[in-house]
Amino acid sequence: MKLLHTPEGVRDIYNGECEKKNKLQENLHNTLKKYGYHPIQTPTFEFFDVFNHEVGTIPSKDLFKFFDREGNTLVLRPDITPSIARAASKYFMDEKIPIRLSYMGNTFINNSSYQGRLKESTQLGAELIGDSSVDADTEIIVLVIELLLTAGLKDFQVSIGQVDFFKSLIKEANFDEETEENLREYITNKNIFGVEEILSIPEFSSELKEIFLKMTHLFGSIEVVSEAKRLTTNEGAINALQRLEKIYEVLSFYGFEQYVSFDLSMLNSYQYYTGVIFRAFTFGTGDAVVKGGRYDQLMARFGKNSPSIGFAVVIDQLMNALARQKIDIPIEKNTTLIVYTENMRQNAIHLAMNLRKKSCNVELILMDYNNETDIYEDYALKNHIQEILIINNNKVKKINIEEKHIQELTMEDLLY
Ligand SMILES: N[C@@H](Cc1c[nH]c[nH+]1)C(=O)O
Repeated sequence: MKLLHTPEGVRDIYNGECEKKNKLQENLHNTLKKYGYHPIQTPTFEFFDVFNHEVGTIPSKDLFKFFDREGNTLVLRPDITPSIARAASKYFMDEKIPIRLSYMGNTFINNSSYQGRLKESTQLGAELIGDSSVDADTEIIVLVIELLLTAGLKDFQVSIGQVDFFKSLIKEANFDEETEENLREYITNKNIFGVEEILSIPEFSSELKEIFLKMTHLFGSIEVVSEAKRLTTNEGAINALQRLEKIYEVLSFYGFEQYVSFDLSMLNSYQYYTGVIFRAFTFGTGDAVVKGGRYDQLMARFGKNSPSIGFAVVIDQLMNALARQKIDIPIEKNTTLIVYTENMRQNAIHLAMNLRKKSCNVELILMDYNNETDIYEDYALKNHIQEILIINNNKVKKINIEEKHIQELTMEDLLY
């Protein structure tokens, strides 16, 4: 019995769901192509160092680790961005023009099973490497919106935060690492009492106190960015906020500003982020369907000093959301199922090859006399097959599945 089961956190995807997933990925990939992103594939596993603590992706205990024959520690990638950073540093070291890369692949995180989370998930993403401009930030956010629209979503929000805003304030406050971590956690959980407790030191400036306390409320329209600007004189924080205003302005040139909101309390993400970060949310799934941000120092770890930004669409979350919102992923139904008797083999093969040449998909099955026609019809319905041709002694029965229409033909009608 165990033979049929998969381990906790991984699953089989088959039939219509698999066809839809493939189709969705193809559609999204085509949208990335429209923006000039070039595909890249990196290996599913890498040396441990690509994902070590300094890189700032997930903690080491959540990695799937194993050894090669030489005793090196290898890791199933939990995140594709560090792999792209490694590959881009290796292959595009002297490139002067920004590099646009797109990818699709599975990531593996050994999270605790009780959360019911998947340990293997599919991501489709893009990285814009070697461009520190507002234009790059905006293009990446625009791409996220384009992809969600391509998927068929109508109700979604891209929530934008700014790592530099919090970091600049923390620097001014001069907290030790532990206090910073606690404050980060309290703000993320909107635990105002925790924040108050940390700020209860008398020598703390009232301006800093006020902004940290208000941070849990600083999310919503572009107004929250102006509000935050009024609350601080910290130069780094103001620069970070001005960057968000600029992005908002450029977004309006695309006509996409209605899809975004701002969240200055968005703090719990990968450590490699340095500037704007974002997540996209929609109904039907609690987790983000897209995550991403700017990482200006990550590439330097691999030897290429290139400010960069990117995102990943979590395909499985997006599929969940689409299913819950009853948004279909249309798949082409141009497959014909040919069921033939043994004495009609040559004709059936001939017909199948002719149809395939004309770009039809043909599934060829030798008839089993134990099966009634409706067994083939049920199978066709389940597998998005458009029509069945039952070839029996020169007589052909053509069944259109959707219209439930039956036509009697001869072999000559079909072959010539
Ligand atoms: N790799 C990040 C998303 C991302 C891509 N580029 C930048 N960030 C993640 O898995 O969350």
